[in-house]
Amino acid sequence: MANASSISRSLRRSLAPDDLHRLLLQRSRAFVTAECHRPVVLHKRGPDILHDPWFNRGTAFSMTERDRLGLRGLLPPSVVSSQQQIDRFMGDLKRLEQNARDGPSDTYQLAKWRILNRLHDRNETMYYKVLIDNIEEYAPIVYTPTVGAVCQNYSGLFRRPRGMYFSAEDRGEMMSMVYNWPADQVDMIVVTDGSRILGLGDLGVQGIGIAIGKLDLYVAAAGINPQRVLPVMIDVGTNNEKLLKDPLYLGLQEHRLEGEEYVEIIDEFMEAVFSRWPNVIVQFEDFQSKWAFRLLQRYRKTYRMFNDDVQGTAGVAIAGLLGAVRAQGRPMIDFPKQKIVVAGAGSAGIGVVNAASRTMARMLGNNEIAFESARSQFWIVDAHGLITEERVDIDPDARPFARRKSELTHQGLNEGASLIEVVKKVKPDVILGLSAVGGLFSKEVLEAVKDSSSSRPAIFAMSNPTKNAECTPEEAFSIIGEKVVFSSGSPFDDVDLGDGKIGHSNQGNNMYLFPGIGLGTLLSGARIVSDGMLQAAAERLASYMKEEEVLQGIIYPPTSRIRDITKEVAAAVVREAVADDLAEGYRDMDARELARLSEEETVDYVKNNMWNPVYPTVVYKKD
Ligand SMILES: NC(=O)C1=CN([C@@H]2O[C@H](COP(=O)(O)OP(=O)(O)OC[C@H]3O[C@@H](n4cnc5c(N)ncnc54)[C@H](O)[C@@H]3O)[C@@H](O)[C@H]2O)C=CC1
Ligand SMILES: CC(=O)C(=O)O
Ligand SMILES: [Mg+2]
Repeated sequence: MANASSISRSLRRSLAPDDLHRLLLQRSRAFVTAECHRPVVLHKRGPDILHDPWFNRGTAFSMTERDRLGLRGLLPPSVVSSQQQIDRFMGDLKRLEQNARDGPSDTYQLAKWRILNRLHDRNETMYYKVLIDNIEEYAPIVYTPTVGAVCQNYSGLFRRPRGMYFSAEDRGEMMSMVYNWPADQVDMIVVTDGSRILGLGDLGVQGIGIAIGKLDLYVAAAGINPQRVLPVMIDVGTNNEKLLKDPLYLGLQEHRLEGEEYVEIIDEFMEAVFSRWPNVIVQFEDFQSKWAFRLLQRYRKTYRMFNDDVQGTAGVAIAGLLGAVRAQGRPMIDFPKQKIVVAGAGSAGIGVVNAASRTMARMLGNNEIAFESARSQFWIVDAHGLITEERVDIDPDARPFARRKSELTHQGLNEGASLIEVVKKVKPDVILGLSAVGGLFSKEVLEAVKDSSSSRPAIFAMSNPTKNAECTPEEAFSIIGEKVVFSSGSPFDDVDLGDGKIGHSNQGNNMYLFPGIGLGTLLSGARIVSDGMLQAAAERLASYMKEEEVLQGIIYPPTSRIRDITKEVAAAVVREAVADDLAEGYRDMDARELARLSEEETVDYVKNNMWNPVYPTVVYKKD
């Protein structure tokens, strides 16, 4: 009724009370309508709008509004109505209520994630302080396993955007879109196309959660400044039929782009980010295998990039495999004698076999005979069984490791032999799972491992999240016995073996390497991420564990030491980049200065360049 005063006193006096009331109502309605149509003048653009609860309308901003307000690329591509936003919120709320009634399923973990995420939205310094100080408790929330559930429920959990979204609709626009990001300096990008999130398959645009989780570890473990990290989702559609039909899904509801069209989009993205931030490092994460390998080959010689699933996982596995050799009371140099059965021939499995066989070959003299000998220590089993030369349509990335026909007769194995047959015949020292199949290391398989030729067989159940682990530590220790060395991708508790003995449950996850690889690359100013730098990272992780620890079956450090191990790994990467003549320096530290640093000084240099969560002094300056 704000316009009531516009009715003159004489008119008021001449009208009956009901008529006056009706007139006042009419006038006030007209006033409200006029107000609604009057434009709201904003004195801000881009992320400032999204972070202002007064003006933010999130995914309900239309495409023209996104263009007008510098928001293009800062929101998932789908535009939704305000009613859809409410539906999504209510659906999520109901689902949580439902789960709560059904018992303590994932709800508590997701609830913790929500609370942490809200803190992340409000106050980054405090968020990272909480994370760093309680990393053992919260890494499983911001990272695997809970981040998997977050990605699966992302369209429902979505409140505020974080990171950038490039979609198939943005072709030709990316070079300008990158300027919608507010930071002039970006050190680390983690990018995914959502096609294989952990072991959960194609989650489309919802996969942005994994890029966010990985960058949380970059800040917490590697001390990368949180203002200089950028999670990126490249939405080229999804082949997940459930998401394609879900009215609340936030991504493009069309099948994935394939072939050259797909490659052109990734090319455009790479050109755009390196054009605005020439010194950025791009970590590729959770791309389906066919693209993981192809894109790695395409970019690794020209851009500062690496693929975490192929290269980070390989380094962590090598460190663990070397630890398993030491746990047997043998020197690392005995590694080439280990017989290793790998279940899973995707980006992770093949990445591990490639790098581990190269490590063996180096130990054997690095010649053709050494490579052949190293190759023959691996047996790869995928969804179709043992991979041999006789495989029809063999994946070119697996071909070098296919078992030879001549070896098969000798071992009594055939193309497609089952995992259990292979384990029974080979009697491996190690079985390593990167299959994404929970429970694959069944009772029968673990029973067969008891006949291993090793005094301390090792089980690596590396698939994520928890439900995809090939077996649990309880299963491994109870079936094989207390001598087993156990490691899993997602965290499990240690096992009480009775009589005061503990069965150690190691977490074999690439989180022990990727933060140090990124930080070492940044601080060395290396133009590419070389095999030598990756190898140095893996070796440093392997040597980090003390003799008495590995003899107890502790082959990876606890998460509480992740910041320390990351600093050491980064220093090893810096030194290798210098030795390889790839380092170009960072800020005041040029390549020559870097080369002069001793081992200890390099570690100090890394430590001094790690961001810490303390409030800085703030001053105001007018534009
Ligand atoms: N612990 C860690 O640091 C990491 C773990 N991973 C995990 O590894 C898993 C696989 O990742 P990618 O290789 O990228 O996936 P992918 O989907 O490309 O490969 C899966 C492979 O497993 C095989 N497979 C499926 N069923 C099988 C069965 N019954 N027996 C044997 N093999 C079978 C498939 O044929 C395929 O070769 C995921 O769960 C992922 O979370 C991936 C990277 C790092
Ligand atoms: C850990 C990781 O990178 C994965 O499971 O894909
Ligand atoms: Mg991954």
